[in-house]
Amino acid sequence: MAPHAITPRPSSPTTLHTPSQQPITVLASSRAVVSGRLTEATIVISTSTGKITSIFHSVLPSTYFPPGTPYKDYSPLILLPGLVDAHVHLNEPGRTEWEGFWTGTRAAAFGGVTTVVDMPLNAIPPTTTVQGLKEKVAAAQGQCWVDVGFYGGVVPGNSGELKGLVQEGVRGFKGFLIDSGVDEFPAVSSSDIALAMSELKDSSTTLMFHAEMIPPITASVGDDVQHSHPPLAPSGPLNLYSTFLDSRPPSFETYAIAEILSLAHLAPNLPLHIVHLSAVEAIPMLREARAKGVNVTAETCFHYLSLEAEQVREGDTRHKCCPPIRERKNRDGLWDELVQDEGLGVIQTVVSDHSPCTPNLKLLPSELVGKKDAQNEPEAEAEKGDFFAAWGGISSVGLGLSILWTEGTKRYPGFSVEEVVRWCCKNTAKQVGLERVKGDLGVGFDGDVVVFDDEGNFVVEHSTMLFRNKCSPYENKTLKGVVRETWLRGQKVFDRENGFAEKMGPTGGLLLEPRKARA
Ligand SMILES: NC(=O)NC(NC(N)=O)C(=O)[O-]
Ligand SMILES: [Zn+2]
Ligand SMILES: [Zn+2]
Repeated sequence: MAPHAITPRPSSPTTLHTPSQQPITVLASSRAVVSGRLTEATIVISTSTGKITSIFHSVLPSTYFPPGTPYKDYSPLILLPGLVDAHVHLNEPGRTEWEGFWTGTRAAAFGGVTTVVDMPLNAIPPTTTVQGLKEKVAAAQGQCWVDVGFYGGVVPGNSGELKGLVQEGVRGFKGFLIDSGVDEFPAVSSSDIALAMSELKDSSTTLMFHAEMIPPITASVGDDVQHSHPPLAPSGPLNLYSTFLDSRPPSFETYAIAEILSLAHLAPNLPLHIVHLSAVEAIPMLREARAKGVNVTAETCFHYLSLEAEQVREGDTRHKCCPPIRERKNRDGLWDELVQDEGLGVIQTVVSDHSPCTPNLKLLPSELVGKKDAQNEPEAEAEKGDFFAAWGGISSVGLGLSILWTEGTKRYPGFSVEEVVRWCCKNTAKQVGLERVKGDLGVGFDGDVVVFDDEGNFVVEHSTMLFRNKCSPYENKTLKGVVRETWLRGQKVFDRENGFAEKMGPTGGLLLEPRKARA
């Protein structure tokens, strides 16, 4: 059977023999996810441009290509597009001891993530001004093992910076409707949101929200409603996860989302996005809004799909994040929404929300601290295991592919890696305006390829957590699915056997080309 070439347009046939002056590298397998479908494939990447130049729907022999062409048939391992993790906190400059570009992007490459998009807070300065973005970019230069994009922040008083940030190439914006945890990134009010929407209404960008908000009924003082405790305050022992969970109920999320949706008419063409959706209670209102034509999507995170409140041990603050990990039933509901056909669901993307800190800020009790971390034990004995005092954020960049594969295959017989590609590659790329270059194996796309062993297993331990601080709720868990190799724009940057391409050094690019006009 003649090999069938996939070309961008049927009218432009792919030349089967790439001219020898164009250096190429060839990756083939009996299983590859191409244009969202599992198929046999031979992928040809130009090593000068880093782009995929042709794809054949069969495994061609090496003899098909000019002598000396680098070629490998990986069958039966699966070739996937590199993951695009659209929610990562790389806290450099300013809090590099929490996470930096070098360590964060190596952890990403280890797990098949070839693009990360950096959140606008936790570095100092935050990315709320063009100057702040410039400092981020300067700090990132020469340090990135995968490609890195940047979000801008929406905070009170910075509406005059937003268009400038769009021009400088931010992939989108995030604002908080509740305290962010860091002083330099205050929450916005409804009028700040309205201002941001009117500034950005015609820009090619995405406006995203940390959608938790204290409903006014519980915030008001002196009304008829009796409240046993003020919002966010603990109503029980501080080291019980249930106390923390009770302090951030689903109504915080539904209230915030209702507020955002009530303002959506101010920017009808601007894509809106809810980051790290946890509460299933918010799904119906988002569904209804979408049915009415509101351009809103949501993401959820690996942790909401794999961890559950009932299992969090006393004092195990590694599980603290905001919004919180909820009960098993909630987790099941998120999966139900996610697996809807053809991306019809409200939740279209899954991201890490990798938001680390130094282990001392997690206030982990000594019995939960690994021996190797003993030197990082917190000084404040009394605060150990306090879910309210501990930093909120979960470390998992680079573990997501294996987490979803482990969970998905446990839940659904016949669970396909195509689904993971939809949520973590194609749709995340679209969310940040990279759908023409990232998130798919196709002609003209960047040659970002993951060699995935879907049968392998590994234990999450110090040697497999490459982020800076080895403190994660996944520690000691066994995950199914191992990334054997990660390729970035036609070059192998990571290999599970031999490690990183240290001689070549970091080749990640900074994705600062402004987003193209919306279709
Ligand atoms: N300051 C933070 O990093 N916050 C993050 N923390 C979480 N998710 O617990 C977030 O994205 O909101
Ligand atoms: Zn957030
Ligand atoms: Zn975050």
